[in-house]
Amino acid sequence: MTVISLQHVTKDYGHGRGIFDVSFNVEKGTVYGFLGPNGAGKTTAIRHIMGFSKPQQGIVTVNGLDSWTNASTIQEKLGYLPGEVALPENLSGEQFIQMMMDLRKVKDDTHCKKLIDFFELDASGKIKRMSLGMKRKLAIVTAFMHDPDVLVLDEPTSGLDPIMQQRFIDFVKEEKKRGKTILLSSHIFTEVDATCDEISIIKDGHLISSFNKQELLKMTEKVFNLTVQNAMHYTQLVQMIESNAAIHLLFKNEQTNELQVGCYPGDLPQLIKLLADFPISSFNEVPFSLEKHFMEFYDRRVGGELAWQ
Ligand SMILES: Nc1ncnc2c1ncn2[C@@H]1O[C@H](COP(=O)(O)OP(=O)(O)OP(=O)(O)O)[C@@H](O)[C@H]1O
Repeated sequence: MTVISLQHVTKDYGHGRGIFDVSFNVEKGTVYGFLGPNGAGKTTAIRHIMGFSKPQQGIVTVNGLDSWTNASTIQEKLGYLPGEVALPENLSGEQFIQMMMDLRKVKDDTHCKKLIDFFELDASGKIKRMSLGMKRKLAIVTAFMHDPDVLVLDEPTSGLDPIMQQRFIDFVKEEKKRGKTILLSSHIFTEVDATCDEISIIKDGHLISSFNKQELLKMTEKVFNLTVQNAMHYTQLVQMIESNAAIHLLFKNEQTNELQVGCYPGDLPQLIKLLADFPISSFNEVPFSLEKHFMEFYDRRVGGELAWQ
């Protein structure tokens, strides 16, 4: 079931800025990664989903409702964490939480308390005296205190330290397990890699690639580092790999008897069979990197034109 849908959405701010003919669907229970460099159009697309902005062309719906004409219903139901949050500086964190609970008509504070503990939020002091990270945690707690079914997160980990960034990734994974539908915008590959099922890349306002993470993994070459125990077997193994079309020799070092080999997932049994006859002293997989994959993809497609940052 489609929860969030953008169909041919255009918002042209002039001079090539904005979003152009953007289409994608976020299905129920999935985490959708919206990945792109600064200024790519992520916030613009999200503002249309939240009903803050009216598309010049195309249609945006959430749970089948047009986002622009049903903006207040959508804003009430969704959990939205904006990229930049403006908080009332003169209130204490606790006062702000209470105010948001009243506004959202949240009667039971169990979920809110869980979030406060999970993100280690100290809400006792005045907001104006809080660090940037603490303000961000306060924004997180108030955005999700009503335990929404759909979460829209715009660059959610900006301003958080590495430990809290990891905590946020754990939070997204937990929410996914609880059946939530999540749209997460980010310019950080590792964050998207760690959490998302479906990923779209946006650049200069255009969606340039959309894919399913598991499908991508099935189609991507797996890479392994290995060391052979002695020079004689090392030479023999190199020869065998070089004469095998399914296994690719990516790197070799005859001083240390180390090799790097690659093969597609379907050819793994061949690789294992081949290695079984050799004295191998170390063997490990080089983890898949979304960033590396995409840099290579663009090197091949458009001559490395993807200036990310
Ligand atoms: N209201 C506006 N009027 C004019 N130009 C705008 C407006 N809002 C955004 N833009 C421009 O549209 C482009 C896309 O901006 P947007 O904020 O959507 O990017 P983003 O991918 O969210 O970037 P970031 O990661 O830096 O937040 C940018 O060039 C931005 O300057």
